[in-house]
Amino acid sequence: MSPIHVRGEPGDVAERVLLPGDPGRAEWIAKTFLQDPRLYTSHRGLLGFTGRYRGVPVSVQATGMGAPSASIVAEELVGLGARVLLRVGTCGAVDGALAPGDLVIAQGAVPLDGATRQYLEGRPYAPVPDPELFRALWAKAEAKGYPHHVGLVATEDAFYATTPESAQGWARFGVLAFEMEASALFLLGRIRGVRAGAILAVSNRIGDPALAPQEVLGEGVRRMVEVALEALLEV
Ligand SMILES: O=P(O)(O)O[C@H]1O[C@H](CO)[C@@H](O)[C@H]1O
Ligand SMILES: O=c1cc[nH]c(=O)[nH]1
Repeated sequence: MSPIHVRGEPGDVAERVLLPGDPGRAEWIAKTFLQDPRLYTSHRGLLGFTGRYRGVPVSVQATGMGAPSASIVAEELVGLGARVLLRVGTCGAVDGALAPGDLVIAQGAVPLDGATRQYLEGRPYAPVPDPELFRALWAKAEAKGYPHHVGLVATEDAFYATTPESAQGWARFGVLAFEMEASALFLLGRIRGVRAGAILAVSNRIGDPALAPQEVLGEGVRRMVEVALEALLEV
């Protein structure tokens, strides 16, 4: 029986799954990088495809925006047999060293979101990625020579509530960038016994909704997906 939201059947989803927030990015990844991509769900616009990368089965599943949606998708993917959940997202830079299109490999995600808080029932916690997946992402980004940064991100709920001033407060504690799904994915990886990780491309600066120029962001996203797919094959 298919889950409520990700309308796939057992066997539709590969063990290794890339998780973009944006369904358009899911479709682009599937059609650009995977051999024989097949759509297994489009319910609620959360597109999911399965194909092969270098002969290995890989799925790409949109999570939608925010940890509530991403946590539903992740839970259902695990029920469908996923064992590696790798977010391929965009982020807003806080740290001045991050340039548009640069890659950010999350070493941990400060859980400012409500979904993670609900799972934790209020406990303080440090959501971190699977160490092997994290190491593979870092090594592949380094090997390809793509500009990348390794460190903390913050997972927020309210995109427009975060100001440059409030974000700078987090920068003092090592937060490089803000995004909206990683903390819940890292926590679910831990409690459901699957590997989770996140690699991001810088799309904007916090407080400035102007996106990076399309050619810059597009190249960053292409690099992110290349690194992510190569890292997926290592775990
Ligand atoms: O580009 P995606 O993967 O959606 O990631 C970021 O973009 C959305 C906000 O614009 C949020 O989902 C945030 O985490
Ligand atoms: O949460 C996010 C994601 C991308 N860009 C932002 O400014 N914030």
